Amino acid sequence: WMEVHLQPLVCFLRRLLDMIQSRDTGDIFSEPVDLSEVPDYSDVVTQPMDISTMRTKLENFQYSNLDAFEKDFNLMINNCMAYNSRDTIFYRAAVKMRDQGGALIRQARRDLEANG
Ligand SMILES: CCOC(=O)c1ccc2c(c1)NC(=O)[C@@H](C)N2
Repeated sequence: WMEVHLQPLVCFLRRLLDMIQSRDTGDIFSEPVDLSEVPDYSDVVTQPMDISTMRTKLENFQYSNLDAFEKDFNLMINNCMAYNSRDTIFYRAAVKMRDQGGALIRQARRDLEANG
């Protein structure tokens, strides 16, 4: 039952995540932060999130609506802005992704409203 009813949402979110990923030109959000490369990351970030994890969650029907998807997107952005200081490439990439990805999510919500 869930697969049938959530499959359209899965397709919709898959396309949205593809568009969000295309904005990650530095490819810094695509995979989990490597904790062996960034040993103190877990001191600051208690719930890591990245695009590949969001993709796995959506394929496993773990997002029942756009709000749940947006919650993980915001977690990913906020983690980056918490760990990296303002004058870093990472922080500035998070600001850009917050703005550009946020606009894509806002348009997606309008599309869902229109299509029901
Ligand atoms: C090979 C080492 O990679 C990194 O240090 C690194 C690689 C990717 C990262 C990151 C760090 N920090 C971040 O906040 C998230 C957004 N992305």
